[in-house]
Amino acid sequence: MKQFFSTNDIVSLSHIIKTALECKENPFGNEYIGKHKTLGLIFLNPSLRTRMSTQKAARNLGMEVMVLNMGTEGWALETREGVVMDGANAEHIKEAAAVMGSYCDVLGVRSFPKLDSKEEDYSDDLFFKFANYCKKPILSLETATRHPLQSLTDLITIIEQGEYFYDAEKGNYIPKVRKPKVVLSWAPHVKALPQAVPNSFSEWMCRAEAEGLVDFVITHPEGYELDEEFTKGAAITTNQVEALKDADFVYVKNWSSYEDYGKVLSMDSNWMLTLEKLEATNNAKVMHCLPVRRDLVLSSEVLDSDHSIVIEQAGNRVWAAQAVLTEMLTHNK
Ligand SMILES: NCCC[C@H](NC(=O)CCC(=O)O)C(=O)O
Ligand SMILES: NC(=O)OP(=O)(O)O
Repeated sequence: MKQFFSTNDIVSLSHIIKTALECKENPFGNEYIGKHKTLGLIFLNPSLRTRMSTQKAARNLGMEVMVLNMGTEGWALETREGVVMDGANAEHIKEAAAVMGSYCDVLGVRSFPKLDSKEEDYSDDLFFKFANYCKKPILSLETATRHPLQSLTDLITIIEQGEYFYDAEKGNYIPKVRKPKVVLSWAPHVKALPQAVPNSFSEWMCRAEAEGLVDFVITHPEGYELDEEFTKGAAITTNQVEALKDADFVYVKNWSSYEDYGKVLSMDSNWMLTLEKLEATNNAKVMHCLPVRRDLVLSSEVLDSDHSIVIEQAGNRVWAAQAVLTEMLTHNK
């Protein structure tokens, strides 16, 4: 694997999930495959989980890790071609990425959208320029449009906590009784947040649904429709009560409008998930990528209840990263 950016970079969902769950069983089973290899993690924006879990995963494989908080400690980057650099930006991505590529065997990059221009954000220009100029395998640590390490983690968590068996002959996970119902439920927030997490979650769940692993429903207020590219095959409704009925997993997330790009159209607190709303579900497990604002995005009573699996979910970030790094170190053609 030379790039991990979207579900398209994965040949088999079941195969990568199996690799991740094997890493969880036996974290040091491949502790030498990364020996004398260096992972560079470049952050243009804040991070707790991605930063720590990816470092831990790399170290479990014997890799060295270097972290650069480019957004606060690096030179300000110019990404445009052919401009006279007489403004605030001191270094061009051409040199910066090429130099980091010469120090590292694998690179990871995090950059959030600016939420000003849909066209600019959705081109994921920084990630692809970085990939082009560093000339090394590259993984997304979350870009403007997607957060694949998070979504892979989310799918691993659903497979782990749902009831599946692994058919070794076919190389597939199969639901034991029935496919769990997974609901992505929009939640209120005071700030305009990216669509990367819900886009990516939806993209991975739509593929999981196509492969017979889950039934997937998205619910959000009017005006919060995601880019259709990510929601092909999903059932979409503005009726949260209807969506939550018999749900097995509820994935809570705020995002800003895609249509009215980057705008907060609603702060309706009725969309916040409560214990009362969960009564209509099949004793659903509640997920969130974190960080989460208590009693704004998700009620404390839910976060502190047995419904919440957010800590287990965040713990699985290590195994998702370790599975992806294992693929990059072993099949890097
Ligand atoms: N990496 C995980 C999520 C990152 C981001 N959350 C945030 O920016 C939260 C900011 C705040 O609550 O102030 C998002 O939703 O896309
Ligand atoms: N969920 C997630 O990506 O968290 P961080 O932003 O803290 O890395």
